[in-house]
Amino acid sequence: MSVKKLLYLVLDGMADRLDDPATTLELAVKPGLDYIARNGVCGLMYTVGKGVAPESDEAVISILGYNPHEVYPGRGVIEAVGAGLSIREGYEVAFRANFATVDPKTKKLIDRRVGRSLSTEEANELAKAVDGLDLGKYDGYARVKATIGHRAVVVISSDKYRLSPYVSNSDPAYIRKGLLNIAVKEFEPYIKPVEALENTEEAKRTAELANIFTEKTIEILDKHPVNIKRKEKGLLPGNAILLRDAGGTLPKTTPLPIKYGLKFAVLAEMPVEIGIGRIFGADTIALEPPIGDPSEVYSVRLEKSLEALKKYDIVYVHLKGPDEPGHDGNIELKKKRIEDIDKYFVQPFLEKMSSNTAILVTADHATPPSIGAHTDDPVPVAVMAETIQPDQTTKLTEKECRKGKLGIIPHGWEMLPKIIKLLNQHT
Ligand SMILES: O=C(O)[C@@H](CO)OP(=O)(O)O
Repeated sequence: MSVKKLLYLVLDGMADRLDDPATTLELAVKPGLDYIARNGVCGLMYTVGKGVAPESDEAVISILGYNPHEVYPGRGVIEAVGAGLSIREGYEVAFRANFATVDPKTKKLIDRRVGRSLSTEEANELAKAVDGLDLGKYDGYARVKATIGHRAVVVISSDKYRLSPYVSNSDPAYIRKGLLNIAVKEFEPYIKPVEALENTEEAKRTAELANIFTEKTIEILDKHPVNIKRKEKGLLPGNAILLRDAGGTLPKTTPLPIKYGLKFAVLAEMPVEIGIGRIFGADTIALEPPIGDPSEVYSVRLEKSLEALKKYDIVYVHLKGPDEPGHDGNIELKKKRIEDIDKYFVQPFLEKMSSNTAILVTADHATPPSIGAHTDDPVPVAVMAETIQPDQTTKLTEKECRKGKLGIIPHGWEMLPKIIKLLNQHT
């Protein structure tokens, strides 16, 4: 039987450090994922490259087969597209944003995510208060759209003056390295001034407008009724907006269906992966945020994936689950998120998958609870199909997959073409 379909499953932040004494994957009870590793071929993959602790967006672009150093448009643009916003190239710069908690006087960062306690409704209220904000210079103004939880998109705009995305982040947890943004483990807990990264009027203007935005929004949000109520209830106020990963233009790339000559669907929960699916030309199905009973959350994802496999050749499914507890240093919750995905998505998928279907499972990056941020550790990769002879790997863990037949894949963008070739070889 030849392989006609591929389910490409990515668990966000699933991996830990290769040298962690006991990784979450080793502790998790995951018979489904281990079955794939045992009956498939495995390896380890640096999703962008050795030494790069990638953000999800550049990592996902890479494991879809594109070199992010060449096509990366900046997470701001990606999240804007994911949130349904259009960007006027040259006159607008989009940032990924976080509602955060600061000391309004010292700008000291108390919590980069308002303690993950902001409801989407509250975030929408706060966004509305600063959407359309007049920045008082260069005919500048801001567009603000809340997305999920603490996340938002901010677009700095001008109707008369040209702007540039070559500016730094005010969010100290990520720094720009060339086109990419790198997660940092330790940082000074203060909002950073946005600076021009090129010596042009456009970049300097954009940096100045971003800093005006930061100042004005702290003033407005700190006294917003939503935050007054939150403070009365002893909750952290979402009284600041952190900016990162500026972008201004959409990349010109070969769309996924053309690149692989296959019908390609992306199923994703977060604006960033939804944006990537749209920008890179896949049919994109936005999933509701993974909130509620895991058995319901993942059975919906399973049904939609099986439905999509009837129509598309490759169905890429991105599940956020393990990443957040990784950021929060909560290994127990990260283990449970992996076990829930295994129990309510992977195992039933394995029971239902038809014999002409392969399954590829990996992660976009490591988010080890021992570090609480993305790291540059390689992530496990496993692919199983009726036509592939298993290697000696016995389970899906970092150390086990290191011994697998796929070896160490140095850059994520090499992986998918390699897997498709492997599947075609055996058809
Ligand atoms: O959006 C998120 O889930 C994370 C990582 O992508 O970002 P942050 O660390 O700002 O929460």
